[in-house]
Order: sequence, then structure tokens, then C-alpha cells
Amino acid sequence: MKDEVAYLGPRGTFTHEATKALFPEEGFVYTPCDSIPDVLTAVGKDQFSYGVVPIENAIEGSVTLTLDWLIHHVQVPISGELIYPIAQHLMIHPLHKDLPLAKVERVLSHPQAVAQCRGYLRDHLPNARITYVDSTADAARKIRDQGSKPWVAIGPFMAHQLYGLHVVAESIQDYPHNFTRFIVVGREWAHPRAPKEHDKTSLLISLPSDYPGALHRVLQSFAKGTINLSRIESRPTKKKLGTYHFLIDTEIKGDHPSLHKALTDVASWGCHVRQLGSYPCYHYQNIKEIEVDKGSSEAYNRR
Ligand SMILES: O=C(O)C(=O)Cc1ccccc1
Repeated sequence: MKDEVAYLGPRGTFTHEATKALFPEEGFVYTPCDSIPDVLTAVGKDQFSYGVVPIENAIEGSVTLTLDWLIHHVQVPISGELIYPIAQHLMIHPLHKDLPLAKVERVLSHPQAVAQCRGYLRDHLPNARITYVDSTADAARKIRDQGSKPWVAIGPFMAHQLYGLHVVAESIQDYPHNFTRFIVVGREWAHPRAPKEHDKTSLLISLPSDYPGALHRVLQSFAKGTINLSRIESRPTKKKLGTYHFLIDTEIKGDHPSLHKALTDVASWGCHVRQLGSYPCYHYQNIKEIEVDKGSSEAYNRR
């Protein structure tokens, strides 16, 4: 019986690449889902052992859909992380491979991919209409299926191969060193061969409403336990403008006594604490023997 891994599909997404790097063994079946919520919901219903979705990008920041779905809609633990290189390519149906960019009428891609290439699009495709779709490979598939339309997609090198498109321009993201953090959700997991970079515990902390300086006191509790915080981000509670949940990533194992002490302290004076997961973190550089997107590995090597 093979363990099933759901990922943001269709085949050819960056998430597909990351899934192959995270689960390289024969013993897994990869199943593409249409959207990030579909992945997280299906894992939450135990339809899959694992799920893989993007959570943060080096240029555009957090994938807020992932964060909000984890906060408000599902209770699935984060069980792993991979930092993976991203190279965005501009691709077009072969029927239009000689079309001047000025004649392109529409650009399709995932919001994150569009945001990573805003400068390029302003300079080279100022008149094209932006259409957001659920993933980069979904955009490539639509260009294949809408052959006669003068449209382009932004996405991974592998997507142009899978969907028979022509690459108009490679690595069009506005900044070099473009990486995305992908998370594994579901069952406990560790990479079968790669050395982990470090452990991480992600927390969701909600402050008491009537406590001036509460956030400072939370940070003090971590500082007192010499717990390094690698990220802190506020997300709306969606209940009232100006009220937030705080997502805090700590570089410590979830069962470490120092973390237990800090969280006991913050809970004692009215904070609500939810552990989103405690998990090993990996970086692409340590996962050498995995098939990767040509553009991404080239982009990585050009870092
Ligand atoms: O995985 C994909 O291809 C996506 O569409 C999500 C995404 C978009 C941009 C960078 C990383 C992941």
C-alpha cells in the first residue's frame, strides 16, 4: 500500500517539483489537487497521508491563503518544510511563438508568480490583462487548451515541457535568489536521506484584548527562554478590523522544556496558544539527487 501525497497541481507546478524532492522514494503516490484549500481539506479529512503546499516566497512573502486555511478551516499539523529555488519563465502556445510581446493580450498565473514578476510585466507587457488562476501549471495548461488566444503563462520550466509551450523568456522574476518555502502537512515525516537544517515549531498566538503591551510580553517570554524566533506575522482574526492572530516560528523542538515554560507563561495571563506543528526543515541544496525544474536548478546555481 503506497502512501498518498496531495499537492497543489496540476502536474508541472513548483509544488509538484517540491513534492518530488520531499518524497523521492518509490513508495509514494502523488495526487494533484486543484487548489491549496483542496489539499489542506483533503489531508484534514484523512483522504491523504500528506499534503504539500507553498507558504512563503522570498520576493512576495506569505501565501496568505495557506496561512488563513490553516488558521480558520483545518486542523492539520505542519510536519515538514523545504526551501526550494524558483525560476519563473514566460511561456506561449507554439502557434504564437513569434508574436511580439506587445501583441500579447493576457498573462495567466498564480498570484504569487505574477507578484514576483511585476517589474518585468510592467516593462514588457504593460497592456496585457492579468488573469489569476489557481497555480502556475494550471495557467500553462490553459494556454495549451486556448491555443488560438494570444495569451502567455508564467511558471516553471517543467510546465512548458509538459504542456508543449514555447519559452519566450527565462527567469523573469524581478529579484535573484528567488526561493519558496513549502510545507508538508499531515502525518509525522522526515526526509529519507537529506540532512535536516534545523527543527522548527510554528505557533498561533492570540492576545487578550484588554492587555496593553501583550505582544511585547509574549516576545519577552521567548527571549527569557533564549528561544530564537525566525518569523512573526499578524493575520486578521476576520472577526473585527484591527484584531490579529500572530503566527510565530520558533527554532526549537515542540517538546523542549524551554518552549513549554514560555508557552505556559503566555497562557497564564490570557493568551490563547495553538501549536501548528513541530517539524524538521530542509533546504534544496542538501537534496542533490532529486529531479528538479531545469530553470530552478540553473537559477539556484547562478545564486
Ligand atoms: O506551485 C506552483 O506552481 C504554484 O502555482 C504556487 C507557487 C507560485 C509561485 C511560486 C511558488 C509556488
